Amino acid sequence: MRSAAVIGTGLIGTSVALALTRHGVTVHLSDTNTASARTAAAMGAGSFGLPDDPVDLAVFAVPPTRISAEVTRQQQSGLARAYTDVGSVKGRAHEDLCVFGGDPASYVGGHPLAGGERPGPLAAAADLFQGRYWVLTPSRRTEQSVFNQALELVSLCGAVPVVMDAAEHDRAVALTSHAPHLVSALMAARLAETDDQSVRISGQGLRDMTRIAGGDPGLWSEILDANAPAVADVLQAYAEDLTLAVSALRALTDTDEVQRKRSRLDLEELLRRGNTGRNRIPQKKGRTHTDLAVVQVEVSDRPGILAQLLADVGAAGVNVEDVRIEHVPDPPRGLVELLVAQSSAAALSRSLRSDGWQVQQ
Ligand SMILES: NC(=O)c1ccc[n+]([C@@H]2O[C@H](COP(=O)([O-])OP(=O)(O)OC[C@H]3O[C@@H](n4cnc5c(N)ncnc54)[C@H](O)[C@@H]3O)[C@@H](O)[C@H]2O)c1
Ligand SMILES: O=C(O)C(=O)C[C@]1(C(=O)O)C=C[C@@H](O)C=C1
Repeated sequence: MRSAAVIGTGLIGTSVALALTRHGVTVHLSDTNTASARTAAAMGAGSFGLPDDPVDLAVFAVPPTRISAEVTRQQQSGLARAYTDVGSVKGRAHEDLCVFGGDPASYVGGHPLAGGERPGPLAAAADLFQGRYWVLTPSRRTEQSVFNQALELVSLCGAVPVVMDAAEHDRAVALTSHAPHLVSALMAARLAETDDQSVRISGQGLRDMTRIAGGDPGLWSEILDANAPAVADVLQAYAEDLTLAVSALRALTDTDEVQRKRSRLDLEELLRRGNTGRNRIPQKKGRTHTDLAVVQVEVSDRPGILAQLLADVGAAGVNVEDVRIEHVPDPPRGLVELLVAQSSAAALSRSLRSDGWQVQQ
């Protein structure tokens, strides 16, 4: 791929553009909000404005309900030889393209499974998609050369391509992304009117559960709108489990010992199913939790301490899959959780201890 156009230079569009320019692709940037496209250009993501001659690939990173109309409009003006998008819902984009009179042969749907809760170009990063899955949803009418361009885009962004049917994709993300987002928002919404004292003592668990609730309500209401039936099905299933949990909790105060025991077992069973589901979530490139172990290190609250710790981990020859940091206020210190392969956890603990680190069991 030599040239590309990115339409919509927010978080995702600018991240795509940055990744492409790093690989020497000439990128042209466009956004209805010209300040956004100019910011992306200033960040080194490409040049401001659309080109006169057709580019190899046009990538649409606009809100889901605008994708088909924009693709159709640019297909009609001959912007590119191939067209793709990054929208979070795929069925609607395919259907609407036909309704708007677009060309399905030069279009293939796409969805990178990476992002963040902060919108706009300033939150973008060239490595946002590194090692992440990127779903492509070619239709029967998508031309092979168009599909190949999209595959090259995924590869230049360092992502891992997964080919899926659009409807199958939408059902999957309803379960793994859209319904969880809504539930995270519901949980956070409970805090809106709670007294300050209660909210102040929130722990890391609540922060983990509600990070995505910070997402843009405008974008997320569009995503939910575009995938409403599939998301409603998942919420219905949650509702059944919630009903069970509520009645089990109420019955725990029952005077009947047998009833109380049964409720405890019901709750335990729900929590166990949670463990099982959680263990199925791949951590990185298909790895599951059970392949990884956590090495917990207590660090003091002083500048440069993390860099020092990671340098010692590197010197021990261990690859860190993920890092989580929990701040403990009194006395101020941090608990750093290093996620590493099961097979290297014991050796890493030994090595860090001998370097003088406080490694917890
Ligand atoms: N945020 C995420 O985590 C995430 C992850 C994967 C995919 N996506 C998808 O990526 C797309 C973009 O999301 P984002 O997070 O980058 O949002 P964003 O708000 O950061 O950026 C969207 C940009 O599109 C521009 N825009 C809106 N309508 C336009 C139009 N008609 N023509 C040109 N530009 C237009 C806006 O001005 C904005 O700059 C969405 O379809 C979203 O579903 C988002
Ligand atoms: O990490 C986040 O903040 C995200 O919400 C990213 C996330 C997701 O649910 O995984 C959100 C929506 C996108 O369509 C793809 C990725």
